[in-house]
Amino acid sequence: MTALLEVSGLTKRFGGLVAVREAAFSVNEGEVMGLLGPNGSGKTTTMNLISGSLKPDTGSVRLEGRDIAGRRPHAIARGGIARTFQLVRVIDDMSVRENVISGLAFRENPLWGVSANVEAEKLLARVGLGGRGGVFAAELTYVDQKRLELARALALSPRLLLLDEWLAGLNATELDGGIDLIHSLANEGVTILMVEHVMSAIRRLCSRCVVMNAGAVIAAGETAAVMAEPAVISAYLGDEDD
Ligand SMILES: Nc1ncnc2c1ncn2[C@@H]1O[C@H](COP(=O)(O)OP(=O)(O)OP(=O)(O)O)[C@@H](O)[C@H]1O
Repeated sequence: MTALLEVSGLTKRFGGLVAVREAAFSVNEGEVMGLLGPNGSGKTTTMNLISGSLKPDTGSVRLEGRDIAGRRPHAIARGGIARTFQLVRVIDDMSVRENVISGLAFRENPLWGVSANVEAEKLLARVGLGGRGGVFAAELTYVDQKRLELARALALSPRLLLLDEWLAGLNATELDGGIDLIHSLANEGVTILMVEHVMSAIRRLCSRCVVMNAGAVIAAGETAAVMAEPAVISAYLGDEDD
C-alpha cells in the first residue's frame, strides 16, 4: 500500500503546553484509520494541523509526497483534504442544498448552476438526505446536520476525509446508520482518518489505529493489536465511553 498522508515530527505548542509532540504516522490509500486517545491528548490539534486550521511549529504533513504543512485551510481543502468538525458547522440559514453547493464551489474543479444542483442532490442521497435539499439546515435534526456536514465535505471530492468525532452524540440506531454510512464511503474508495471515542465503531470501521497520549503517539498498527497494548490500556483506563 502507498501512504496517502504522511505526518512526521509534527509539533504544536500553545505557550508552555506541547499539545502535539513529534507526532509521526501515515494513512494508506483506501484505508479507514482511527486517531484515538484520552481527552486532551492532542487528536483535534493534530487534525487542525493536517487541515491547515493551525500551523505546526515543526514537522511535515505530506499528501501524496507533497508537504502541505502550514498551508492555508482552503488551499489544503482544494488540494484534497476535507473535514468535519467536532461541533457541527452547517450554515443554518441556508438550505441543505445550498450548504452542499457552497462546498462544490470550493473544490479544485468548481461546479456551478445546474451541474452543481445535480451533484448536490447526488451527494445528499449518498449521505441519506435525498429529497431534503429544500429545507433550511437549521431545521434538520442533529444527526441529519452531521450528514449534511459530511455531504459538504464530500463535495470537495476529497482524497482524504478527516472525521472529528462524527459519531459522537448519536443514539444507538443513529450510530448504526452512521457506521454503515462511513463503511459505504470506505467501500467507494474514500480514505478516512477519524478521531473517535466510540470504541465499538472503531473496532468495526478501522483496520489500523494511531493512539495519542499527552501529545505523543504511543501506539500505531492493526486495531486489535493496538488496543491490547499495555500503554494504550493504561492511557485509557476509566476513559472508555462504551
Ligand atoms: N487553541 C488552544 N490554545 C491553548 N491550548 C489548546 C488549544 N487547543 C488545544 N489546546 C490544549 O491542547 C491539548 C490538546 O487538545 P486537543 O483538543 O487536541 O485534545 P483532544 O485529544 O482532541 O481532546 P478531546 O478528546 O477532549 O477532544 C489540551 O491540553 C488542550 O487544552
